[in-house]
Amino acid sequence: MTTTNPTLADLTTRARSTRTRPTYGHDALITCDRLVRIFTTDGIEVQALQGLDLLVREGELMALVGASGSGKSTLMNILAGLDTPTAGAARVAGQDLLTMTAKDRLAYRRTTVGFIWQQTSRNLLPYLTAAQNIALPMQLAGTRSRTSRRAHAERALELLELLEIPDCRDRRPHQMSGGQQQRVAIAVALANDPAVLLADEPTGELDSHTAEHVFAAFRTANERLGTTIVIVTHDAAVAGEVRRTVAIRDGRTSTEVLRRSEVDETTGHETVVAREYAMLDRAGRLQLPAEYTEALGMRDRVALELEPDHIAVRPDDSEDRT
Ligand SMILES: Nc1ncnc2c1ncn2[C@@H]1O[C@H](COP(=O)(O)OP(=O)(O)OP(=O)(O)O)[C@@H](O)[C@H]1O
Repeated sequence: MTTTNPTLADLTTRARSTRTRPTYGHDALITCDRLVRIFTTDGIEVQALQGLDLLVREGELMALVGASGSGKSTLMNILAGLDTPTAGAARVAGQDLLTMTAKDRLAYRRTTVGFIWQQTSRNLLPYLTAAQNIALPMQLAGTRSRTSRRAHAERALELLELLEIPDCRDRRPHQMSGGQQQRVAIAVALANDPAVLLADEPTGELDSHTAEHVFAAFRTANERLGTTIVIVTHDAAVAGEVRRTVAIRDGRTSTEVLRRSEVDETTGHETVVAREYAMLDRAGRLQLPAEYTEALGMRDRVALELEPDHIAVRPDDSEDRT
């Protein structure tokens, strides 16, 4: 290979192209860039997030899945503004989650994101009615005048109607079913019209039929209000209902399943086609699914070949293989 010294004109062109190249995630609503979160307890370090990359576009409804301990809740707590990463970058709706002041963080939690927890009891105040629970975040974010109180009550009813639970307006949490409580929790989270709804196992305590109703409420919020929604779930039914499911493994995004509808031209039948992708990070790192590498006995070192339209990855067949 011959190398030539670049001319000044080459360097100028290169510098200009670097400057004009869009930054990673410039058009995403949520950008996680090499996110790291290390917890230290009793001198032992746990790397909960190990350089996680994730982009979520405005208007998406997506699911995050992964084994217990893979880092899902850690990521959600960071995106919710409840925890700060050790390193890397995280931006949501134009706000930098690492450099935010305490005051910005509070405003962020009140107006930019809405959060729904798995435990129904954690989402609502037990001594307030559904309408009062929904009005509370509006009161905390704004004024408490008589006109605003009327506006808050109207907005509460509007949200309860949208999520098909207007009957719950004057009921306290113990007078509602688990599914109704979670739908009210979604209304509470939507009260200040956030850009993003984050939900950590929102259907974890519910039976599958009730879970379907709760998931339908998320879909309504996404379709009717345009809210971007990220749901952490173990529920295969929920994960199978969204267009995009991202899997987290060992603190990194590993694979992604995209689903799209296809209509058969002759029969008119609509089927959902799902395809799995692996994530390639900017350093060129790729995490191969364990079942693929195990099936071919791949470990430590693999052979790579660049083909015209793909890269072949084969088990190590070198002579000094041990
Ligand atoms: N506050 C903390 N202090 C110490 N270690 C923590 C803390 N929070 C999480 N971890 C550790 O970080 C790793 C990731 O945990 P995390 O709760 O994010 O996983 P998860 O994917 O949400 O799991 P699950 O599905 O069981 O909720 C685990 O090893 C966990 O023990």
